Amino acid sequence: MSPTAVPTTPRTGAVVARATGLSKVYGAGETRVTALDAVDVAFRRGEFTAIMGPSGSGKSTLMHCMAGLDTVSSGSVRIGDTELSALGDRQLTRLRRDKVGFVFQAFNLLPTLTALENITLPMDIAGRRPDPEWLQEIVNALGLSGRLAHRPNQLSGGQQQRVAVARALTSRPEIVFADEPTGNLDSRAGAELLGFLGESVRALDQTVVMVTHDPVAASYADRVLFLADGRIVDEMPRPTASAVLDRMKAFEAHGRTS
Ligand SMILES: Nc1ncnc2c1ncn2[C@@H]1O[C@H](COP(=O)(O)OP(=O)(O)OP(=O)(O)O)[C@@H](O)[C@H]1O
Repeated sequence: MSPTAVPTTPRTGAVVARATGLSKVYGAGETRVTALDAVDVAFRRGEFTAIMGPSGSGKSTLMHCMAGLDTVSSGSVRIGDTELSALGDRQLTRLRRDKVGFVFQAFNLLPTLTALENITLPMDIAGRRPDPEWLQEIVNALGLSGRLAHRPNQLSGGQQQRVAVARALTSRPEIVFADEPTGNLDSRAGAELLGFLGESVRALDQTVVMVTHDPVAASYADRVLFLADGRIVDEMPRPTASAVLDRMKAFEAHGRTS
């Protein structure tokens, strides 16, 4: 299916991040790889998007370019009104700190700090004070209120990952990028975490973009974008795990996997 023929979900929230004609090429000559090939995509406020696709299809590259962690070869990436390619290193660092939240597979919590200190650390570093009401809302939504004085090694894996989600949300970022956030969790803790991510989108009007290989994880999203060979080849609104699995099998049957 050509990208222009992709069906779109009716959406109403403002666009908070957009890529237009985004290409990313690594290397040159024989080692040249086109990781992203003229991708057009928009992410709206209050929307939870999962990105799926075979290994090497460009999922991480798309996320890194959208988040200002990697430069683009051509095309445009905007977060809010800001064109990322127009920014210098210091401005990019500030934009990532103020406008983008990250949740990685490894929780990246500091072991000597309490849960609360971990949650507020990025804002402390930035010299900003978290909005106490917002912080309380996040902590309640994530079921962490009884755990704030604990250090990471006193928390379960699921609780640690919830602290990582709270940390990503505390500065009220424009957009949260999550890279396989349930990869290190058992299925119950994973389901809980995905429920909280969904809750942050619906109850707190956040915007979440999640890379995953797991059809069950993808089914928590409002829509799934499928990448193959650096292009968005399909989009599924209101996904179910079995529909996502069927779509992945169909791609494999068409020889689209690497
Ligand atoms: N730093 C790099 N240098 C050279 N090639 C790279 C680099 N990063 C990624 N690539 C290549 O770009 C393509 C897309 O990689 P990317 O990591 O975005 O895929 P992915 O869909 O996230 O894969 P996976 O599911 O395995 O994590 C791959 O062919 C990869 O080998």
